[in-house]
Amino acid sequence: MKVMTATQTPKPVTYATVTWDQLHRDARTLAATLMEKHGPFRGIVAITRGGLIPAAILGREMGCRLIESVSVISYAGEEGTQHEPKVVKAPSAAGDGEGFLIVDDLVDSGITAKYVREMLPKAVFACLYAKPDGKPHTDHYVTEVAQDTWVLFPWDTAPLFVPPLVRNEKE
Ligand SMILES: O=P(O)(O)OC[C@H]1O[C@H](OP(=O)(O)OP(=O)(O)O)[C@H](O)[C@@H]1O
Ligand SMILES: Nc1nc2[nH]cnc2c(=O)[nH]1
Ligand SMILES: [Mg+2]
Repeated sequence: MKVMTATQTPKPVTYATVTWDQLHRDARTLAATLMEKHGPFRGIVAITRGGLIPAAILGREMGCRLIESVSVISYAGEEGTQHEPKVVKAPSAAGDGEGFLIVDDLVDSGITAKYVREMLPKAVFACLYAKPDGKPHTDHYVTEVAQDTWVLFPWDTAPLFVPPLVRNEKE
């Protein structure tokens, strides 16, 4: 018999599309807040893969060139199907997190953030978007998103041809 180990979380009912421009603006806003509140960081730990591009933008804005990564797999297959997190690459260069900033694109349930924070207890955690369940697990975020909304990042989408309204009316 096949055993289901995944936790079925309720499927999001709406989508929020984030463009490259918006993501870049939000990352710069986050960088300004982090510079004001924390001063320089020794390094950044990007949670792959979603945290990689935000980490690159933050590193550029904050003049930080030491970028470490941690790879945690907690979602698989369909949207909303979550498994026990599995570390496939540890953030060895970051020690206990002292002087480091952990960066992700978003916190949803907060499971990934909680897991990584336990690995790097002295680090500051920041992300661009936060859903209510994930908010307690991040020190900083830019925009709150409803729990039932699925965020579509620029790397999740592509521009498509949309037929003009008049063509639909004729049919
Ligand atoms: O708060 P949580 O419920 O744990 O969800 C948030 C995590 O989920 C997404 O990553 P995902 O595991 O889909 O992998 P990816 O970054 O490689 O796309 C996102 O980039 C966060 O890392
Ligand atoms: N792209 C994307 N990945 C996620 N992982 C957990 N929540 C989300 C979300 O809203 N959007
Ligand atoms: Mg991720």
